[in-house]
Amino acid sequence: MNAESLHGRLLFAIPKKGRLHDTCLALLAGADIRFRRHNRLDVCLSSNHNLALVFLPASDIPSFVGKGNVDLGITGHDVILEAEMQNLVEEVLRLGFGKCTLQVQVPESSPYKSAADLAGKRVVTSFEVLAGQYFGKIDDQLNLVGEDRTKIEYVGGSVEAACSLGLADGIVDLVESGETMRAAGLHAVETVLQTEAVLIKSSAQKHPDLQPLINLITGRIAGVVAASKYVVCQYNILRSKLSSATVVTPGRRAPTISPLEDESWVAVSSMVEKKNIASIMDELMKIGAEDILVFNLDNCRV
Ligand SMILES: Nc1ncnc2c1ncn2[C@@H]1O[C@H](COP(=O)(O)OP(=O)(O)OP(=O)(O)O)[C@@H](O)[C@H]1O
Ligand SMILES: O=P(O)(O)OC[C@H]1O[C@H](OP(=O)(O)OP(=O)(O)O)[C@H](O)[C@@H]1O
Repeated sequence: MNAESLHGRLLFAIPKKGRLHDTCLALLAGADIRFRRHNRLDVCLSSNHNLALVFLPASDIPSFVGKGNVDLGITGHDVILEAEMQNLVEEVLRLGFGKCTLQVQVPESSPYKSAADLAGKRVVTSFEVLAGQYFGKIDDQLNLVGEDRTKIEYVGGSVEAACSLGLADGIVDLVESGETMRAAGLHAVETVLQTEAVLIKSSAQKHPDLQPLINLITGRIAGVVAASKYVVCQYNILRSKLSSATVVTPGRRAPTISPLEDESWVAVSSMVEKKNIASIMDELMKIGAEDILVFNLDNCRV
């Protein structure tokens, strides 16, 4: 592939490995963005859209998008702040995956109970900008200067090992399930920020002619994200109990209500958030709903 073949195409950056990679590939498939990646090549042309995918480390994507080298990208909100690119990129869409929390952690046995207790000590992290800003504020509040300020040290990975290796008094690292933290004998004392994967575009759009394609891709990805968030819940209920049931399943706009052959009953169909479905079914059962069915969505536009 040469530079010529990229000319005029929208460039879309995708994390080439790591925690976000697989879900990004599933999103591309759901949005029907087709491509073939030859021999792990990092740039490949889409066969059905005027775009090329660029596979990059998640941490490099904010600056590529912010500087306008690529037009669209998917990365973590945390990574954008760490790259200090929040003014140069626009977060177009939250994607609902890659959710985790950046936390200040100390050994379980440590006497330190808060981030302020760690002020002036050694903190190891892969997020030196965010950790630096967080502890910088604490140091300022405590009027710590020079050598007395918190020492932030960067490591590229396995941050959780730093305390047991004697490199750090505390760390700042991402937590999702908490398994890594617990396995390393650590616990969280404070949260620096919450993050999830986001679709981003450059704030200073270099190629305004590509905006219609950006809108199309954004709409399709939003549809796939919504489809993963919602299910359709369908049930039968006595007409006399309909008003109580539709309080439980109000739908996004309104529930669909269809008559049944038996005129005292109706069928209700409604979109509900997947995370709430178990308790919604419990409520519906209590009200007297019968034949409750739940359907996953493959895709949608809502
Ligand atoms: N445990 C996790 N759960 C959910 N999202 C995560 C988790 N760890 C990281 N992320 C998200 O994914 C982004 C990339 O993290 P990841 O550790 O995959 O980085 P990487 O350096 O590209 O990959 P690798 O660790 O394989 O070198 C993070 O900045 C964060 O937004
Ligand atoms: O709370 P948990 O579910 O255990 O997830 C948190 C871990 O996931 C990430 O690391 P990853 O496994 O991606 O490896 P890394 O240390 O190489 O970044 C993060 O840096 C934590 O170490």
